[in-house]
Amino acid sequence: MFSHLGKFGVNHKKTPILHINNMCCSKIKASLKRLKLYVPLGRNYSSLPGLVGNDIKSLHSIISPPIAKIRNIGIMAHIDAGKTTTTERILYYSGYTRSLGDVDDGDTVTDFMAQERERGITIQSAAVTFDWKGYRVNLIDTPGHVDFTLEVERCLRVLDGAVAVFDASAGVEAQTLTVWRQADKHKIPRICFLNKMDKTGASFKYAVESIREKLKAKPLLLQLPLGEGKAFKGVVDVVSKEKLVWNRKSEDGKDFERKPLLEMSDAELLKETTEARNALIEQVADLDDEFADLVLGEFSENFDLLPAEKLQTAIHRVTLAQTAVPVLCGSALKNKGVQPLLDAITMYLPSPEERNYEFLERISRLLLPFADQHIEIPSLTAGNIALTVGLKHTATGDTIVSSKSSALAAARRAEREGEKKPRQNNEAERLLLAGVEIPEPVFFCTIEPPSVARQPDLDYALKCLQREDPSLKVKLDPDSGQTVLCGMGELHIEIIHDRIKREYGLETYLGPLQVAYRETILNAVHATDTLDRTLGDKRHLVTVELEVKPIEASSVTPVIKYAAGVGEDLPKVSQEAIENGIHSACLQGPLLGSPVQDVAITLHSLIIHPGTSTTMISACVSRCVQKALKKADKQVLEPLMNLEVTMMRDYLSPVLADLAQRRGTIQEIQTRQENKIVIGFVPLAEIMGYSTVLRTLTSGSATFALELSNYQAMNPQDQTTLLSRRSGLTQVL
Ligand SMILES: Nc1nc2c(ncn2[C@@H]2O[C@H](COP(=O)(O)OP(=O)(O)OP(=O)(O)O)[C@@H](O)[C@H]2O)c(=O)[nH]1
Repeated sequence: MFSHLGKFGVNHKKTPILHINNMCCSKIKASLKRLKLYVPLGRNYSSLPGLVGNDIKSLHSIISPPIAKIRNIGIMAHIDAGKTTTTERILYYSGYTRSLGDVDDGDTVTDFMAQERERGITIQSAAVTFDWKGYRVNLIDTPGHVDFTLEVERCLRVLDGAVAVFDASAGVEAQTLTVWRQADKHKIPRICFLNKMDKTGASFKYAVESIREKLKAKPLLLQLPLGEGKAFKGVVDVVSKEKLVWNRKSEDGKDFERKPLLEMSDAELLKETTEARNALIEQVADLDDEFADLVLGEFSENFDLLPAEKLQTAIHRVTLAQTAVPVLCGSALKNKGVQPLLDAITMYLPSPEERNYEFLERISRLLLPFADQHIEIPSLTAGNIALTVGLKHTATGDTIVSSKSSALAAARRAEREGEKKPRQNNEAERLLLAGVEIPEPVFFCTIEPPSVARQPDLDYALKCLQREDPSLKVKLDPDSGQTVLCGMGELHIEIIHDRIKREYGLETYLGPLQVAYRETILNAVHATDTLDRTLGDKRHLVTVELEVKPIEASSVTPVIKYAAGVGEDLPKVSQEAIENGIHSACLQGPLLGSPVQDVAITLHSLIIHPGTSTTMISACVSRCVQKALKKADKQVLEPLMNLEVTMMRDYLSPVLADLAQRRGTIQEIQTRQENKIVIGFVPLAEIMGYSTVLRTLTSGSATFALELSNYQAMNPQDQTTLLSRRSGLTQVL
């Protein structure tokens, strides 16, 4: 369908590094579906805004603003903290939309996939562009559910700043920690928005403390709430000493008053705000030398005389340096506090030129994203975010560059900066820049098409979905020939299943969901093997002797060593063949056919007859490693999950009793107002279908978050039970 659209040349000199966001077919299809009403096929996309009615502002005015006025930001948080609601309000106040969307009604702009609207959660990141007070903001709303962590990671790479949204009644929650760590890894400056201040149990103080304690971040309190819970009516701007009160009668929150705090009418509040402002000034001065000089010089006698702009500039520098995080509060649902958040985004988060992106790239077609609608643009200046389509061989996490030489230069630079893992020898791999980290899938299940004839359609659908979402893995079971899906969680696999049906029109059947175990060995073993085969008139002869032993350090791939004298004169191709053989043997352990980890393999001797092919070398080494693994004492490792369950205190006992039956270990039980929070570990195998059980146990009042902690050894009794249960299935993966 896109071939009908007009093509534009791209001035690649103006185009900065552009990370591919493979636009999913669903989004393109969804756009086209909505466009069909207005656009005859073949019409140019750049005429889109005029055609989609009054809901979307004219786009052309915002295509090329000065770079200092651009903000590329993401919104991140724990599931249900209110990212999508906050985004909706942002879009409304900026004039991007003319009505308020509601996640609970399923009509938000950014959650546009059918599955998102039905479930009220964000699965895929959506990008939108809007103006705020002369700034152009490119905003990405990212998912909060742990199953879609990769989606968050791939967005963070292209962002210059982020807003972390918190539920003010819960403070820092499990997934907040994960996304915060990811943002630390990508060095993203952040501001915090304590949302849901209107909710019963909301506590500004508690939420700020949890940022300090759990995230180990230094909160800069730029606002104080005016009331909490039902009494929440606005915020105090600590920097300018003004109060912002929303008009109760205003249905959409557009109408609010900003008034200076006065001694006469707000004595107590003014005192509290002055103290907070002085503390803020001292805090910023501690972190920023330039500001410290200013404060200690001109304003040491009276901080009240320090102009708000000077403090704001210093807060901007501190935010950019990531030595502290500005904190704001509000209630997106009740339409309070979102406009000041927008001001803070433009004021404190950096423009692209304040961040160091130096790479150049070239592509042939660019689209500006507006959630599920796109406008084709001829060029793009540095620092913008756009989409590109029609790239057949790229996948999420790739980087597009303008030429091989610039890729090599970039790779060298990345290497110097230590951002790249040890580089491989092959040229293609040398061209890669630091990619996104793809988490290992913990669940798998078989998937079957409705008939054998539809298998190619299923393969095609899975190939497309995988390019978009590399955390989805697809394998072929060597024994049954069935296709196996490996994903991050039950929900992840369920959504993939659903998307195959809706977007590719294929009704597929999933086998039972199974846990992705790993295996290791408990003692060192020796093995030798010889492969002697004549193919045509060529003799292939290899003899190998090696030792496999367990290692303490956790290592997913086997550590390969050569005994003295072995491997010294080995040609590179033979060495690669040996290592390939070892790796392939370790993919299928002897107990369950699961990957083998935490092992070291030492090659003691190797005799290769001249003319032996590398395939035969690999085959012999692989067989010898498998022989050794079979001889060793073996151990199953199972995925252990971090679990956090939040419930009303009355339900604590049944939840604990249930967790005990699931081999759970409780680390801590916290009290938060009327709620109890149970923190602990539980094996993944025991937690399947937990949401349904928890709902029944707590009358639907509890929530929980799960995250992979590590792989741990199963105790002998559980291991025996598992092996006997799976005895018919030991060769599945
Ligand atoms: N009381 C209250 N509820 C809110 C507020 N903001 C959002 N909610 C509600 O919280 C729930 C989750 O809101 P979302 O905006 O979907 O949260 P999210 O963080 O985007 O969730 P995911 O996309 O699933 O990660 C919805 O029921 C909202 O109506 C708020 O300020 N106050």
